[in-house]
Amino acid sequence: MDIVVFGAGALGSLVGGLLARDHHVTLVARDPHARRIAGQGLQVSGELDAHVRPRATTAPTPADLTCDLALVTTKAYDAVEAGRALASGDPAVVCSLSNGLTEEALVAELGDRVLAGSATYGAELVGPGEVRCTGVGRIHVGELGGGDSERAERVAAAFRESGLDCEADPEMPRRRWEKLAVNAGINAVTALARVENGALADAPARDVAHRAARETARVARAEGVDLADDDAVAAVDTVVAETAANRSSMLQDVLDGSRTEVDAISGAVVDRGAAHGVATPTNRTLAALLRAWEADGITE
Ligand SMILES: NC(=O)C1=CN([C@@H]2O[C@H](COP(=O)(O)OP(=O)(O)OC[C@H]3O[C@@H](n4cnc5c(N)ncnc54)[C@H](O)[C@@H]3O)[C@@H](O)[C@H]2O)C=CC1
Ligand SMILES: CC(C)(CO)C(=O)C(=O)O
Repeated sequence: MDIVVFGAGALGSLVGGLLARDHHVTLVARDPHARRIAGQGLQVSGELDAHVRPRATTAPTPADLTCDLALVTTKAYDAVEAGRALASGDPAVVCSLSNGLTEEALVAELGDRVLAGSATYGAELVGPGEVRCTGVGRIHVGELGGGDSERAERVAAAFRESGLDCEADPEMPRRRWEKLAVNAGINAVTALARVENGALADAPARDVAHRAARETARVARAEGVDLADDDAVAAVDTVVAETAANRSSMLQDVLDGSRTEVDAISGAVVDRGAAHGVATPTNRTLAALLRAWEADGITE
């Protein structure tokens, strides 16, 4: 497959690097990462090991963005820009692996070419040209509105060909909300407490994460998605166990002094809850604390 990874930071470099073993991959990244990959290739280290030579560019042309599959792996707040850039080319299928409910921003630019996706792999950029896999998770792809999908099956098969754990999921609406519950619990709490995901196996941090996940499930049900409180809590516990040594992407942001995805995660639960009259006090508190940190914690 001809695959573009738009926004190759930690997750995009890991997934794109692994796909580059079997597919023709172009990473759209920023310098100095892109320059190093173009010159010396990309090293995947940690739980997985590979040295690959995908194409890397900071300024893709429309021809570069004309491909069988475009994966969006930017931060949620860059999804609109990613959608606009991709629409200047002609990707046959576009799939977001970003956290938060980012697909809507892509649909505005790319219409029904957009598939929903979610990833629980853990990834950290070590430095230019090197990404560390900190947790082997799973990727799901599927239609935004749910249902069986030949194109999602094709994408999943291409991922599996490169050794990635990936399945097409006919129940993507539920999975997207389950992932939002996982992120509302794990990302916000680990970022504020400055702990690895595994620390949420114990009370009291675990209880805060569970409350945030339960609230997310309530909002999901108000949106017509069948996600039980217990399933959202179980999903948090499973990801905590599977990615115990991982520093969540939001914790990495806070440690780097970078903007977080608070608006797309805890903030999105609060906003959608408010629209349906569902109370979300835990997510509201987590969002307020994250925004308080952002007000003077962002240094880059
Ligand atoms: N890192 C992880 O372990 C996981 C991350 N995620 C989610 O995946 C998404 C990406 O996360 P990370 O990879 O950690 O973030 P990251 O910040 O390392 O990567 C995003 C990259 O996109 C690049 N980018 C944005 N706009 C661009 C543009 N116009 N041109 C070129 N490059 C552009 C940025 O420079 C950055 O390097 C987030 O939504 C995150 O929540 C999901 C699962 C695990
Ligand atoms: C799955 C999890 C929680 C892995 O850390 C993640 O999505 C993230 O860090 O953003």
